[in-house]
Amino acid sequence: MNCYPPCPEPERVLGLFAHADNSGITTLLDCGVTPGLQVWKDGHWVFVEPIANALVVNIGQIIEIMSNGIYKAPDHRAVVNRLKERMSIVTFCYPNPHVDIGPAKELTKLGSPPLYKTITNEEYFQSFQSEA
Ligand SMILES: O=C(O)CCC(=O)C(=O)O
Ligand SMILES: [Fe+2]
Repeated sequence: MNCYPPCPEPERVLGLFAHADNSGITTLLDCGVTPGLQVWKDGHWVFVEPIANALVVNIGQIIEIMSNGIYKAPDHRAVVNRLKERMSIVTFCYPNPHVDIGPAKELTKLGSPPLYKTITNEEYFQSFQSEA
């Protein structure tokens, strides 16, 4: 669960820095009507307006890799509101840790070159630790 308290100077603060999720798929439930989630689209940050009782389904980097780039993991961030608190509930879905992470064979055997190398689950998560 993420909680973004009100902030008197929202233009100077980010609730959550810009990133793409390292999951397969992420679902996000906005717990109210205050917008905060933004997605990078066509060179701009665009608000994802909360819709009552709806989940935002976000593609993560594992699906981007497994789909050989057909599905993109979008960059997104969360901004804070001057007056209102915002909460979101996020669920990250990952494949079985015994599964290697790479483009699906069904896609590359048809002649499309693999755009990503295949690595183990452990190597995948280690790559995020060494970035920090
Ligand atoms: O709370 C939000 O709107 C974004 C959360 C998010 O992107 C994350 O937890 O990865
Ligand atoms: Fe995220």
